[in-house]
Amino acid sequence: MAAKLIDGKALAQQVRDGLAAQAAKVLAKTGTKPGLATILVGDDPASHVYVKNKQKACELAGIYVDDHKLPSSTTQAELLALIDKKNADPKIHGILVQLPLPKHIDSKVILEAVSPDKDADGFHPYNFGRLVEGHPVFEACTPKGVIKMIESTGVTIEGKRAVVLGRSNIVGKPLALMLLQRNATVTICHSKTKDLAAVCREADLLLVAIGKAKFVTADMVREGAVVIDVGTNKTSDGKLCGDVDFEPVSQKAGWISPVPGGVGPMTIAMLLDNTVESARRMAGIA
Ligand SMILES: NC(=O)C1=CN([C@@H]2O[C@H](COP(=O)(O)OP(=O)(O)OC[C@H]3O[C@@H](n4cnc5c(N)ncnc54)[C@H](OP(=O)(O)O)[C@@H]3O)[C@@H](O)[C@H]2O)C=CC1
Ligand SMILES: Nc1nc(=O)c2c([nH]1)NC[C@@H]1CN(c3ccc(C(=O)N[C@@H](CCC(=O)O)C(=O)O)cc3)C=[N+]21
Repeated sequence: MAAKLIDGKALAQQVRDGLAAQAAKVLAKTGTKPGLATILVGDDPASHVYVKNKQKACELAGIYVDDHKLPSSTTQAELLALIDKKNADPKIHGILVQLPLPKHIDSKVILEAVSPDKDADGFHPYNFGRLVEGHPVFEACTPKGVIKMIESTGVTIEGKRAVVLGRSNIVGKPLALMLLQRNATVTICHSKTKDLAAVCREADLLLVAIGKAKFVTADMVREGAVVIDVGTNKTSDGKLCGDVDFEPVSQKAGWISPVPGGVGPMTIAMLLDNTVESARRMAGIA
């Protein structure tokens, strides 16, 4: 039986429509739109595309974008000075520092410099800690989007076996914590995991974020499982491809998300969601 498709693009559109209404409320109450500062250092072409997509989505939802494109020669001190300015700017409710940063800049120092109150990416250790102890404020956008995608299927998370492939601080680890918070039984796999295929076959929910094209094959998937593909890999012919071997796996899974058109658009929608949420908090809108 062919799996049902989790259409991240359509779901993201729904989320963004709802946010436009919320953003309008903020504007009506405070006289200013929710504001997102976007900071991009260097000339990585993929990063420029991502940031442009984020900015376009913001504008459509009625979010003010404060755009900063800095040369790759920018020093860490200069970047920190800009972040301090945005931390203090009342028109700004969210700050996005696009990753990766140039090698001479320590991204840990930079992410910690962003005010936890404006951390729309959810990358600050304070916000990570809030997630660990079960009272999240800003949740990281990609895992938050994955949770919304699971919820959109109507499959309950509570009591299910969830297997997360990948343990990065921006995807795998926070995603595992969000699933745990929702009472799934969670296993986290990584490059040292033994019998990975057997662990994956146990999964009712299989969430894949490793960055290896078509790594997850049909023999690793339980019949009827929900499979969400976070991976974005470039194939030799320049196409975008996920970590899941889509065609064969979709014959076995119950639900599956595509790449492109899956987690990517939801990540952007969640950045907007966090920005609007932050503006509402600061404006005292319930
Ligand atoms: N669509 C979106 O919005 C986003 C997509 N992405 C994509 O998601 C993917 C993962 O990103 P990110 O989390 O940043 O990646 P990282 O490279 O930071 O982490 C990859 C993780 O996968 C694990 N891993 C690598 N190879 C294997 C293997 N053969 N078997 C089991 N585990 C393995 C690594 O294990 P170990 O820790 O042992 O090294 C590591 O934990 C990438 O393709 C990235 O482009 C990321 C962010 C947002
Ligand atoms: N501070 C920071 N926050 C991030 O959230 C962040 C980051 N840095 N650095 C890079 C990763 C990657 N990422 C993506 C966002 C959207 C798509 C996306 O919308 N992709 C489209 C396709 C786009 C295309 O065609 O290239 C899709 O999957 O349909 C992909 C990847 C956010 N990231």
